Amino acid sequence: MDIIVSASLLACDFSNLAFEIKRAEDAGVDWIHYDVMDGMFVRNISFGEPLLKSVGKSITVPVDVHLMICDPIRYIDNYADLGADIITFHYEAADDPQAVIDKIHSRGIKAGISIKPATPVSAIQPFLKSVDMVLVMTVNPGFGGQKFIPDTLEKISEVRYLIDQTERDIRLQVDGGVNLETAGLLKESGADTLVTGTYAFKANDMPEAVKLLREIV
Ligand SMILES: O=C(CO)[C@@H](O)[C@H](O)COP(=O)(O)O
Repeated sequence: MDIIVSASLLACDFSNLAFEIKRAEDAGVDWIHYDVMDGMFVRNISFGEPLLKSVGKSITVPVDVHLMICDPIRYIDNYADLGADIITFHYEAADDPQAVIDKIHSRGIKAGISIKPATPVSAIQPFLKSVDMVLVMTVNPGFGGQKFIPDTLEKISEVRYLIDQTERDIRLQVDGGVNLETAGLLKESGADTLVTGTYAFKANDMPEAVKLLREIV
């Protein structure tokens, strides 16, 4: 599978969002990663629907929505209406993960399921028959700019193995602390979709940073 680089807006300059989106797209990212945090599932509150409604118009690449919120099923229609191309929710936040996947698919959108670093891979195994992406968090969700947790590499390899067993087209996304030091290891462990926030947006030369990230994987 081709490598996808998804730029997390959490690390960009919020005072000039449309410009930041264009900057990321011009730098060659494949997707824009939109991190929704509710202050409940994670401690932080980021942004939600009104912001996507206004900046969504500026996004020309696929929109990769990452819901770090409780009871995600309540918000699927809203993000579908706002043009999300893929919606990822947390296994830990859903009473009935299969119902969330089905709801996302009912809107003609790709569905991702995510696990925190402490959640065993076995938890998501039953959903591999229907999801389009698995997101293994490589930091504890809630904040950008954290240090990558090396123990998650084993988890990524486990997910890779299970995905390969299904023979389905499922992307393996990783998110948190992705940079030139970690990207090679992540790819070796089986990741094919890299979310990058701090590394890309805070780089002096974003196109060069994205290029180097691709080269290393
Ligand atoms: O979902 C999250 C954090 O919860 C991420 O998307 C981070 O925002 C990635 O940021 P960096 O670690 O690349 O700064």
